[in-house]
Amino acid sequence: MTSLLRNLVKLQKVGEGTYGVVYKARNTQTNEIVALKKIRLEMDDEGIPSTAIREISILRQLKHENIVNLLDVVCTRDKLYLIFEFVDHDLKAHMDSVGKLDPLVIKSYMHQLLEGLLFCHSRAIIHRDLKPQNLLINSSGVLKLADFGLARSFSIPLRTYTHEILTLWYRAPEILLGSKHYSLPVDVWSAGVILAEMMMNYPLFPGDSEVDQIYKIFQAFGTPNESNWPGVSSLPDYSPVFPSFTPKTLRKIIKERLKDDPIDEVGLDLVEKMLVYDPKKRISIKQALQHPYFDDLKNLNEPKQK
Ligand SMILES: Nc1ncnc2c1ncn2[C@@H]1O[C@H](COP(=O)(O)OP(=O)(O)OP(=O)(O)O)[C@@H](O)[C@H]1O
Ligand SMILES: [Mg+2]
Repeated sequence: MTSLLRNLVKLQKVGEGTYGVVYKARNTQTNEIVALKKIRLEMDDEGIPSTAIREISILRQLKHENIVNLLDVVCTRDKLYLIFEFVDHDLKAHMDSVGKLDPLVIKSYMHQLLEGLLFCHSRAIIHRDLKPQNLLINSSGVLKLADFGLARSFSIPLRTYTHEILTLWYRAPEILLGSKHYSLPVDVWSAGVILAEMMMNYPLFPGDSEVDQIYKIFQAFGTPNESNWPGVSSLPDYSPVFPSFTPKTLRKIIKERLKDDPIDEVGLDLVEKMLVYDPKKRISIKQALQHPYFDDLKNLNEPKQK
């Protein structure tokens, strides 16, 4: 197994994330360019938990155009190496460099994001950590989801291994309130936050701590209660003394950012359906893909910039 690693020459470091470092690398045998993700795990003397290895191996079977292909998993005594297909850009860097995206490009990215999610959700695999850094885009405009299922195998810490604070901006309220039984709707929430960000060219809920994050959401939608979210008051981190915020509404937040630019009403409607407090009432991926927002993509012949 480790022989594959010997064939890889690191070209440059491309980034650092929750679990380790990512390098661009070349396979000297095939000349293939790959992304090498080195994961350093906190572990006991037993080495890397075999459940994690088993779960990661399942991810090798996730083959879809909108999922970053996991080519190989190499395990040494104290490190885990994941070898992925290399994809040129991530959505965060892309938005930082080109500024506001064309509305049709946003639509295409969102559609591809949902297609990738549908594929994984139908196999009961949740992403749990969707964010623009985990959406990779190649030069043909194909969007691919990275790091699917990693959060399940390793659990999401609050800080990276270099102690940088991880972004909480895309995290669903049920996770922020400590729910242990969250499910597929957490990815719908994250995708909705990402859609709003692409529309505004500005993050929707840029919280700088867990409390700030949850209060930013409360400011938009009002403090949740048993009537709009049955069961919320039983979640571990719910507090009966949360300040009572009056909802500001999503429309108002987006409108303020857009200034004089017109608001995409159909797009806003989809975002509103994705950002519903009660996970049970949140739109499903399948329903979201049927939303009229995507109608004009269907009207173009094979529009997905493939
Ligand atoms: N397959 C890939 N091809 C090209 N670049 C990649 C690939 N995977 C990751 N990257 C780049 O490396 C950066 C760091 O990746 P990494 O996944 O470690 O961190 P992250 O995405 O910021 O956070 P997280 O660890 O929570 O996913 C990404 O933001 C992306 O730019
Ligand atoms: Mg990542």
